[in-house]
Amino acid sequence: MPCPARPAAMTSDSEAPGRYASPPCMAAEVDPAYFDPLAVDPEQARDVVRWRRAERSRLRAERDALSVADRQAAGAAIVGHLADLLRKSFGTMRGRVFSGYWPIKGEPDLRPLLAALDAEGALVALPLVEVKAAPLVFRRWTPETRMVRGDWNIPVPPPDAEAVTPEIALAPVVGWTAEGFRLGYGGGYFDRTLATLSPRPFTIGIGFQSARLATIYPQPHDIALDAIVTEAGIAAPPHGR
Ligand SMILES: Nc1nc2c(c(=O)[nH]1)N(C=O)[C@@H](CNc1ccc(C(=O)N[C@@H](CCC(=O)O)C(=O)O)cc1)CN2
Ligand SMILES: Nc1ncnc2c1ncn2[C@@H]1O[C@H](COP(=O)(O)OP(=O)(O)OP(=O)(O)O)[C@@H](O)[C@H]1O
Repeated sequence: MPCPARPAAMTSDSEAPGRYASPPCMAAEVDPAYFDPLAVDPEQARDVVRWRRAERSRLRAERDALSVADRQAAGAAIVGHLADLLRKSFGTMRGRVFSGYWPIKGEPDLRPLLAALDAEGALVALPLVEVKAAPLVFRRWTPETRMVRGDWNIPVPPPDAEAVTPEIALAPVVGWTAEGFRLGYGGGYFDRTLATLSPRPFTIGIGFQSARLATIYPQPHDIALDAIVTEAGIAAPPHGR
């Protein structure tokens, strides 16, 4: 975080520059009037949590109500748009570590693309919750992998599958915004993961067009994705990476 400007109260003539007992970054402790522009009003933060909970359940009910045919058609359309985006942004996928997801709870099924990427020579991986409230772990997957039951009953590669770090990662969304913000299931797993990875993978949100929100009321922990792909196409453009 950048060092805030020194409050005016600390720059009197009697104190020569560079002779403070604490460095300027400790100004918040020195001057009780110091205002932290990144601090969140706890009452507002609680309202956002409540609002997100309601939006998640509304969007999930809407998604559950889609017909099997509509869901399959959307999945196939997303596979097409995503394959185009990958081709344009990365050329060949051979040798690249690509994290997908195993569909749960009405998420678009992109498994045919995962198999195609594996056949092309990409190293395909899937995300796992191995430790609660910690970053996700990514483990290698191929069409031959015998899946086991992971956290939340999500099928995952077995514990002896190689752990890898993705260069490109899909993030299934419950809701999304045109700025690339994502509403997930509420565990904060993708934000936590993206916050720890350096370089950050090129992250592509995957969801239904109807799950678009005007805003998610972004909080300091929310990290915007690089692109959002829905059955209608690339909804949020890559941020020039
Ligand atoms: N297909 C798929 N796989 C994925 C994800 C995903 O979104 N989709 N994830 C993306 O992150 C991770 C799993 N995400 C999870 C998110 C929340 C909880 C969870 O325990 N939820 C609580 C209640 C959450 C709530 O308040 O609704 C629970 O069910 O008790 C578990 C896993 C990794 N794998
Ligand atoms: N980088 C982080 N470090 C610590 N906690 C975090 C971080 N990111 C998110 N969280 C926690 O996770 C909680 C849920 O976050 P959020 O509402 O953004 O979840 P989500 O993106 O919908 O969930 P998910 O990614 O699991 O699908 C936040 O209230 C916050 O406490």
